[in-house]
Formats: sequence, C-alpha cells, structure tokens
Amino acid sequence: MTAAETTAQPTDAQPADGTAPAPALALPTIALLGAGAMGRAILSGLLAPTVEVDGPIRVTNRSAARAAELDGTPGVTASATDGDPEANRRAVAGARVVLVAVKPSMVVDLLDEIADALEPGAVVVSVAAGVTVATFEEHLPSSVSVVRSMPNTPAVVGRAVTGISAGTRSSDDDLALVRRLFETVGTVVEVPESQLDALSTISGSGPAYVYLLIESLTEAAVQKGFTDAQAAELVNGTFAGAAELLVASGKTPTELRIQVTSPKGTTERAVAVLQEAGLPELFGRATDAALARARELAAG
Ligand SMILES: NC(=O)C1=CN([C@@H]2O[C@H](COP(=O)(O)OP(=O)(O)OC[C@H]3O[C@@H](n4cnc5c(N)ncnc54)[C@H](OP(=O)(O)O)[C@@H]3O)[C@@H](O)[C@H]2O)C=CC1
Ligand SMILES: O=C(O)[C@@H]1CCC=N1
Repeated sequence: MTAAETTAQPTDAQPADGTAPAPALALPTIALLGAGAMGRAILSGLLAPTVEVDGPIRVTNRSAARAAELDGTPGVTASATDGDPEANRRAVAGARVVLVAVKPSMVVDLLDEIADALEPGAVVVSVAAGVTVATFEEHLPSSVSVVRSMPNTPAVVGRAVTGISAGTRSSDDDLALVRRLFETVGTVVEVPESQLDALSTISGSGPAYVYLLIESLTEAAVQKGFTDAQAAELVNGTFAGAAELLVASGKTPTELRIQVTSPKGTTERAVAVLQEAGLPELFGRATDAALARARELAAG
C-alpha cells in the first residue's frame, strides 16, 4: 500500500487493555491545507492517541471525495475547496499552525488566497519541495512566521525523518512547536534552509530509491524462477530485516555488508558487479538531479 492509498489513521497502537493512554503531547489549533499523500501521512501522526490537538484539525482538499472521506474521521473537520472559495480561509482563521501540503506549483496562489485570513502569530509550515522561505514570507503578512520542512512518507507508520528550517521571522518557540508536531510521525533534524533542498534529495526522496532497489531485486528473483509471491516475501523480508538489524546492532552499513560478504564467496562477486557498474556514483548523480529540480521549483 502506498501513502497515497492510505487513509489517515492514528500511528500509535492503543494499549492492550483497550484504555486510552494519557495524552503526552498537547498541540494548538492546526489547519492542514492539502490532504494528499504527504498531508494525510502527517495527519495520521497528529491523530495518535498520545497527541491532543486543540480542537478538531481543520483539513482542506481540492476534491470533494477526499474531503468527505476525511470528514468522518474523529478529530478532523474537512472541507473541499472545489466550489467553495472560502474553505481555505475558514480553515486558517484562528489556527495557530497552518500546514501547507499542496503541490509546489500551487503554493503561491494558495498563500495569496489565505494571507489576510491568517491569525497574527500563526506559524505557517511548508512541506513543499523547493519553495523557499523567502517566497512564503513575500506572500504572507509580517505578523506570521514561516518554517520550512521536508518530511517523508514513512510518516504513515511513525518512522518519518523530517528536516525543518527556521524562517527569518520564526522564534525558537515556533521552531520547537514545529519540531513537536513532526515528532508525532518520527524523528526531526534541524538544518539551515540552505541545506533543506539537499536534505530533500536524501530523505525526502529516499523512500523512492529504496523501493526502486526493492523492485529491481524482486525482478531478479522472478527471473530466477520464483513466483511473484515468493519473490516479494524474499525481497521485502530481506530489506525489512536488514534495516532492522542496522538499527538494532548499532553497527555501520559497511560493517554489516562485510559480515555478509564471505571472502571469495558469492556475495563478493555480486557486490563487485554493482560497484563496477558505478552504483555509489549513480546515487551522487541521482541526488544532484533532484537538487537541480528543487532549484527549478524554487524559481517557479
Ligand atoms: N510525497 C512525498 O513523499 C513528499 C511530498 N512533499 C511535498 O508535499 C506536498 C504535497 O505532495 P503530495 O502529498 O505528494 O501531493 P498530492 O498531489 O498527493 O497532494 C496534494 C493535495 O493537495 C490538494 N490540493 C490541491 N489544491 C488545493 C488547494 N487549493 N487547497 C487545498 N488542497 C489542495 C490536492 O487535492 P486533489 O488531489 O483533490 O487535487 C491533493 O490532495 C508537495 O509540495 C511535495 O513537494 C514533501 C515531502 C515528501
Ligand atoms: O518528489 C517530490 O517532489 C517530493 C519531495 C520529496 C519527495 N517527494
């Protein structure tokens, strides 16, 4: 299941005895504009039983179908912007945090639409790739602050890595608030804005690189005669197990690769093919291409 196919569901499990855990984290009023793959991934963290948001989260989405689907979720009020030009302005009025999760090309129109409906002191949080703090600040009143962020889709399972960067008007408290918000879906790394596009090429896009590797190894398994189901079990299990081992062992990826690679054994031959084909350099080129695209998005 992709993030785009998920509906917003709390990320934390309820205790086994069925009682609700005490809220561990209180967040102020939140509006979330854009309930696509990323918007809904973040929403799932905010709906965790350990998080208490002041009032329902006000979600908007362009199409009515998705808004209607989310409107039934406890803790959420959702409206569609299609046919309701005031929906975004209503959602942000009185909200302390406004998450902007529409496509980069739609950001500027959205900011112009909501600018004079924002609460003074609101924190506008961008998840849009490439769009700079300067663009946000140019289109918003000086009474609101801007924080740029770059989450990733494992937010759906509470395992996101999110980069955040302060805007020129954001206080330490604003940044701390945004950190707490993204910690509901995983871990948070603070970087200067000058590094956020680079971070996006690594962790923002990173899940796609991992899935591409999984797809490629699965194809190799099928070519070797395994059924699709067997190939998926072998490859998905191997990626999940290797990642878990990396985290649990505290060892470096290099140490763990060497453990697998018996001298003069089979893995050594396979790894040599991948290295000779330039796999490490390919990641350098791929992330350079992503960075160039982020700069195009920034230029509008
Ligand atoms: N996908 C990812 O892994 C990541 C994405 N991002 C960023 O997140 C943002 C969203 O990306 P993603 O979720 O993938 O894209 P999606 O297209 O899945 O989501 C965008 C959503 O915004 C809705 N929308 C469009 N216009 C408006 C509007 N005026 N008001 C309210 N909602 C609107 C769309 O509705 P409808 O579909 O009905 O048109 C859609 O559901 C982008 O800026 C992207 O750069 C950041 C990190 C990772
Ligand atoms: O592909 C994109 O533009 C977004 C940003 C990082 C991941 N997805």
